[in-house]
Amino acid sequence: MIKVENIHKSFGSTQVLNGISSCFDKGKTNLIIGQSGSGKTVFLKCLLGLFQPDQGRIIYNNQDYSEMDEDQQTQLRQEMGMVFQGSALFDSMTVIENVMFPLRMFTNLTREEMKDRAAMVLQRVNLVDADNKLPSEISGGMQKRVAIARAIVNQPKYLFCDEPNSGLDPKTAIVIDNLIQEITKEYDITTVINTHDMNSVMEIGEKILFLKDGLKAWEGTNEEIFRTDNKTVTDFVYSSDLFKKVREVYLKK
Ligand SMILES: Nc1ncnc2c1ncn2[C@@H]1O[C@H](COP(=O)(O)OP(=O)(O)OP(=O)(O)O)[C@@H](O)[C@H]1O
Repeated sequence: MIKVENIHKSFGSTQVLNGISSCFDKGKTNLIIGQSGSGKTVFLKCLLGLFQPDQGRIIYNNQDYSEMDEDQQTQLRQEMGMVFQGSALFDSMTVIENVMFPLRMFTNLTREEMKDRAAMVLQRVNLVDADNKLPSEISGGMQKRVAIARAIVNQPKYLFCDEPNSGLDPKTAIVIDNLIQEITKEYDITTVINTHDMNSVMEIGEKILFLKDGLKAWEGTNEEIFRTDNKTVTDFVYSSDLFKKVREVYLKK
């Protein structure tokens, strides 16, 4: 579980996060949505410990980050997996070497043990016969699977995904969303996903935090987002005619 209490973050005179509080449960896919520039990436970087909030607290399974010593912070970082926008694989490494990378960085496993673990997670993300290929030799959807395998290979307690669907066709995007949700439940991970994708919101939004101008404008589940009358949310989520129609159909049920 990650609990965020009243976090603020500014860059110079620009206030980006303006007092956000929320809670992300483990075993759930928690989504952060909001317009471009609303502070989603800065928020995710605060959760990752890459930015230090100016004010407020972030608590990971009852441990306040600001009260951890350096060793505890290092330990916490090793408990985090990250799926970057665009996958961010190492171009010159094969698929299996990419997945082994966090194990080489953070564990004392032998090469054979690392290979076995990497092969196991590649199987879990349903990527077969690609171990020795380079990222350039596989599709975007397959690259995402490699990125997910790399993020979970060290058995993280927390998984952060920045726009995991960017660049994917809608069908592959849903497959990737479902894979992230299945893994979240299977390994009981606290997963936080930044997304622009309304399909993801509908499909896997067990908890949705909607940011606007650095503030929490709304939070709830994908069921609740259909029913909310909060105009800020409906203007954003139902800005497309397609989603307006989906909502109408849902509300008539
Ligand atoms: N390192 C930084 N230094 C200064 N300003 C920054 C920095 N990082 C982000 N910002 C500013 O913070 C604001 C929020 O940016 P952020 O990247 O969090 O938005 P976002 O909601 O993720 O947008 P998008 O959906 O387009 O990725 C922007 O005005 C941005 O210019």
